[in-house]
Amino acid sequence: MSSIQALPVQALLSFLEHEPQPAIVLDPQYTILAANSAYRRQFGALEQPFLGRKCFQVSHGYELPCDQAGEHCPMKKASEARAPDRVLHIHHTPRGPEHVDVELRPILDAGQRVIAFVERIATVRSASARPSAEGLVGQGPAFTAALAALHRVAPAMLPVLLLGESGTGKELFARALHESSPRSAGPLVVVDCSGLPESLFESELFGHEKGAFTGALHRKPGLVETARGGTLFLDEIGDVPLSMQVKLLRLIESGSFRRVGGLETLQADFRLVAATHKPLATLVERELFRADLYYRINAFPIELPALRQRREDIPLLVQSILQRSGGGHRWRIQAEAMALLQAHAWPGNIRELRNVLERAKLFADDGLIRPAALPPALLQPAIGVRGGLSLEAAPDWRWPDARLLAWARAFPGSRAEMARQLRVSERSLYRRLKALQSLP
Ligand SMILES: Nc1ncnc2c1ncn2[C@@H]1O[C@H](COP(=O)(O)OP(=O)(O)OP(=O)(O)O)[C@@H](O)[C@H]1O
Repeated sequence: MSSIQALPVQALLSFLEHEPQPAIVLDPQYTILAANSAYRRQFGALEQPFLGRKCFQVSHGYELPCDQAGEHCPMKKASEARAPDRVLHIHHTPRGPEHVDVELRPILDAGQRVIAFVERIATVRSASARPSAEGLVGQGPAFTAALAALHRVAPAMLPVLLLGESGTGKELFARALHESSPRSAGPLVVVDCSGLPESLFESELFGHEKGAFTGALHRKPGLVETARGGTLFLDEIGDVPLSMQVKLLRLIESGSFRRVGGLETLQADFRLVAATHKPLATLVERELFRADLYYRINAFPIELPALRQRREDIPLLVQSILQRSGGGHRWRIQAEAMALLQAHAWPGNIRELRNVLERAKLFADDGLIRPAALPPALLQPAIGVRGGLSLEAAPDWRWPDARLLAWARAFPGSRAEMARQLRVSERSLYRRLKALQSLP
């Protein structure tokens, strides 16, 4: 019989008890059978006992297993493959939501049937799922997918390419990647490639010897040398001139370089992280970016979502940004103003959001940010194409309430026209809007 009775749960627990990492034992029906003390310390709450409850209820507050609630469930994969599986999840803890790395190992009986699972949970410290005064914040699916990729690649030496529009947090991601890597005790050296003129590129990157050129009064180490033992972050790598790309390629391929005016070959020791908002593959096709360099740096690309692709994170980002620049104040924001922020298309992404909030604070004398404190562009309907940028997709009945309400308020036409655009009856639209208007 393939049953948990066959497994000495107590023996397993005593094995897990001394592990520093939180761990639980689950049966194949998702029931939590045991938890070690690290788990009880980190995730336990007196008023919410978890033994005998389902893991998806305790960790996520779901009534269904994660894969039926639109998330990846490691149990299904681990039992099919009879091998461990790992996922990044948001865990509900007594402190609030937290990003955790969950590893599930199946336990097999003599007949190779899965009779239980051991789940180990590691808190992911590189991002916060709650408002935070520093670092990366986010908890929507698009953000979590990028974070999961970061978490996978951080322990390796593989070069990482961060792709995303301006202001999506590429530099913050590079920092988080460095800090979660084994090189975190070393330096993170940021090179803004777009700000480096061609004439300076080589000497800034590789350094120079005394007398290498007019004005080179001393030997100067370059950024590659400064990054020894750490991470070299080449921001806007798509802006590196073709003549310099070949030098970068040589550095990456050989792992060595020479200072300008020097004869000695020096060994480099850095992990490469590059970023760009440009479509590198297109630049390669147009022969503006070397294909060989592209393949070198593109070993592990991570797409950072634009803010309009992660609107569900806007309230969390807003609260975090207000905390960051609080200056001792506790800023609050009216629900209607928040709805307008969620409806905007944010071509400048999080940087633009930060600037809008900085401006809004100047108009919020009593500490409460109201719609009137937002720039006029946010108060207008964000429909159609403005300045060549597609600012807003077609309205969608499945939008969250706040977004739909903001859209409806800004809609210039009649209610019948609004219903037509949403492809619902006027009656349904009226009912939903009526319910929403009475919201606080
Ligand atoms: N997930 C995030 N959580 C909190 N703050 C963020 C997040 N992503 C970005 N920011 C903030 O948004 C601003 C822009 O981020 P950053 O400079 O990293 O973007 P970028 O993509 O490197 O921009 P650019 O391409 O223009 O250099 C910064 O103030 C940063 O702190």
